[in-house]
Amino acid sequence: MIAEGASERSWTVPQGIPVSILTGFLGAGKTTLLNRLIGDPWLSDAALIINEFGDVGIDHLLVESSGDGVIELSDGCLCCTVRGELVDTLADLMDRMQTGKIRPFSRVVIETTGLADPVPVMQSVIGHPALGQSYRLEGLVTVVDAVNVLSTLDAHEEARRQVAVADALVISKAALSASVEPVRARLGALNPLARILDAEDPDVTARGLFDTGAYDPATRGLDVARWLSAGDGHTHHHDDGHHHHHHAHGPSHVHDVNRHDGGIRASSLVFDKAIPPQALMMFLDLLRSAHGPNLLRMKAIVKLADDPGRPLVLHAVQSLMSEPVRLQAWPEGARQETRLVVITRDMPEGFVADLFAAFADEPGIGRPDRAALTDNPLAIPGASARR
Ligand SMILES: Nc1nc2c(ncn2[C@@H]2O[C@H](COP(=O)(O)OP(=O)(O)OP(=O)(O)O)[C@@H](O)[C@H]2O)c(=O)[nH]1
Repeated sequence: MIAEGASERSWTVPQGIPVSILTGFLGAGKTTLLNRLIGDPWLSDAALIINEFGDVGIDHLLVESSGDGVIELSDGCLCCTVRGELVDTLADLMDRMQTGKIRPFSRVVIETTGLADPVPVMQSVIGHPALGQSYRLEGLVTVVDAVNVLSTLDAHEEARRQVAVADALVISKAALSASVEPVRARLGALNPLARILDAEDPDVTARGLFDTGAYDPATRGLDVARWLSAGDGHTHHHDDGHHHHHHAHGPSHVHDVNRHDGGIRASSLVFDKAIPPQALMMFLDLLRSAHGPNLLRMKAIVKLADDPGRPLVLHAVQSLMSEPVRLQAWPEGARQETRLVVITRDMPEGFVADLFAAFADEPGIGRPDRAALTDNPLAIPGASARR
């Protein structure tokens, strides 16, 4: 027997404003792709929601938005506390549009953090009783980095889920990889339904990626349907605690989030004083040479002492360090201070902040000084006998 109303409910055409999700592991190239797409008139009235791991936002400074439509969610990862924040943000956006406080938007694009399990993000849209009326999920795009994706998929469940749920898989950095064929084969095995595209292909457009029609979990294979129907999409469990560390010396604010399996930790810091270029280079060399494989991601905007008005943007993704870019000026609305986010695996808490403070010439109490670090680059701060 069919319960009254059940058939009507499941067969209504989804209404509401489309919400697209752009995901992909740490450093895969999400922001780069978004920057390319954002100039497309088709996205001119889209609202962007950007989530970052760690509470020092950088991405919103680096997305070349045309208007006022970028909202940043930070302080955590989307799979955990920010899920509530995302629901609130979507509800608030709708409310502000309906009351005429913001110009109407025709679509929402959410860029997730690289560590996000996409399932709870999707559930925020399609599983939510009220939001499900206002929004619909449409266009789930996952960026995969041709250089690192195979090892990333081996190591991280979140990355496998990002691939499995996608409508489209966009391969970045193909030119840096010897062959993309093994990558395509692996992606095809994990998600036979998704289109596989090249990030540099000029035919890859915003409309082509996001205008896919409503997402239908029923056509996505058993795993995806099961994940989405589960109340809690988490693959991992951890406490919800935030660990704030305020240091009297050195970085003015430090925040560690350590809520993922495998000892993954985000350290972020904001530092007001301009840094001598030489000190920055030494810091980077040491961070990379001593801890390369455990350095999953670093991004920074740095105030350099030689010309504090022209910040330097740094990116590293695992062993791949991009050519630093010197901006002509600080991004509009940005405070003129160094912001650094580093995501590491199996590194002691406070390590990056201590190292940075040592090189930025702000040795704190009980911190190793610069000489101690350069004398023995492998010494772990705090573990050395030197005081
Ligand atoms: N050569 C090349 N570099 C790329 C490509 N896509 C991204 N990059 C570089 O890879 C680094 C990371 O790119 P982002 O776009 O910031 O990556 P993301 O996925 O937004 O990073 P998170 O938000 O930290 O997870 C940057 O240095 C980019 O310039 C590409 O297709 N080719």
